[in-house]
Amino acid sequence: MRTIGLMSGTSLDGVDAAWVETDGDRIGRVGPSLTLPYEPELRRDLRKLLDMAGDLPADDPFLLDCERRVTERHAEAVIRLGQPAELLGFHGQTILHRPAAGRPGEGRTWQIGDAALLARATGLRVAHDFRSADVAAGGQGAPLVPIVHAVMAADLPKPLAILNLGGVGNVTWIGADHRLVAFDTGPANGPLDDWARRATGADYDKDGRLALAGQPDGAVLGRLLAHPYLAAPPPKSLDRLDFDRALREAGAAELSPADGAATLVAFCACAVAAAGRHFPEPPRQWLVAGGGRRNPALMRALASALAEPVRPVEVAGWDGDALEAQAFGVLAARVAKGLPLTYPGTTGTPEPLTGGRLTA
Ligand SMILES: Nc1ncnc2c1ncn2[C@@H]1O[C@H](COP(=O)(O)OP(=O)(O)OP(=O)(O)O)[C@@H](O)[C@H]1O
Ligand SMILES: CC(=O)N[C@H]1[C@@H]2OC[C@@H](O2)[C@@H](O)[C@@H]1O[C@H](C)C(=O)O
Repeated sequence: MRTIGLMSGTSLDGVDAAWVETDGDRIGRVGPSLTLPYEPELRRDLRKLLDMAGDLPADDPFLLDCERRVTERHAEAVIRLGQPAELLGFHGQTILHRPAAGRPGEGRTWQIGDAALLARATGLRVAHDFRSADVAAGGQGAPLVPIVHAVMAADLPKPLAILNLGGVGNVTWIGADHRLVAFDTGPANGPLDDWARRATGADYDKDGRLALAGQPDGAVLGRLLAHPYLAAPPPKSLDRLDFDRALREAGAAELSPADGAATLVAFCACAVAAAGRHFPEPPRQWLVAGGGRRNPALMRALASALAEPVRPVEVAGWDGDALEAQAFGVLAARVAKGLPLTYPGTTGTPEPLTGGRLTA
């Protein structure tokens, strides 16, 4: 199946689109990919929406307007990519994520995006709504990419850890017997981007310059590292804003711009190290995907926090910017074929679980 995967992550930077040929179990060819940045107004409105989402009715006009604009950007990304395909994998923009572990029917996860509109605008069938069946069954609803990591890493030496540093961090550990253990590690670029925006007005701390000019504050870092999320065993997943209160209470706001950025970088790296303590065995190496691998301050902090080698996924021949979008192409094929998306080791569902929906 020729698919185009579409991912707009928690950092709200835009839409990644990637072409993949796949049967859902294997990847044939990977093709071109692109990132279409959200325009600053949409990014601002989505950031506002994250703060409002908990109290918003589904027919709120501001919400619907954001949803339409998000969908239009996705259609534009598909059209710009200009590759022949049969199926789109449309993740949508997460605005709220509150799973209720082990309590079927109680959790909530919300990705905005109008699949029918995207199907009309592109003339293609769309797989969408990847997370709700898992949350409805009492799973975490995230992360979903681990099964695709496993497909991609079939020939790599194990145990292996694949770390994605987006707005939130998530990791997939793959054992020698192909066992999967996957979960969200903690905040990654999300709080760093918010910090950089307040301190410098920029969308993010480009090349980690601000963080590299500062020193982590031991007291603030110590308070953050005491957060119960880090010690809690997997399965577990996060909302983009889950640590905002902890960051305020830890006194991060009182730090200088550079020390604050350095402290957030150190926290992200130490949260990854804490994640490693939940693995059944240490990995032989960590392969890093997502925008965070472009931040030298973060990569340096990871190298000092982790005992094993840390390398960008490019060493395995993968594209760390396109990986998540490619994964949603593969997941779309899995939806179309009725293959499971989530597993006991990834989202904590009791059984491997299918999910997602298809437009007509
Ligand atoms: N050169 C760079 N220097 C520092 N940080 C960078 C650089 N390039 C990208 N980033 C960071 O990467 C982020 C984008 O990462 P990515 O696209 O992986 O996130 P996402 O897909 O939105 O998130 P998620 O994986 O949580 O869904 C930016 O917001 C920024 O913080
Ligand atoms: C609810 C939600 O959108 N979660 C995202 C987010 O961004 C990173 C991390 O938190 C991960 O759990 C997930 O995304 C990836 C694509 C996943 O599901 O594998």
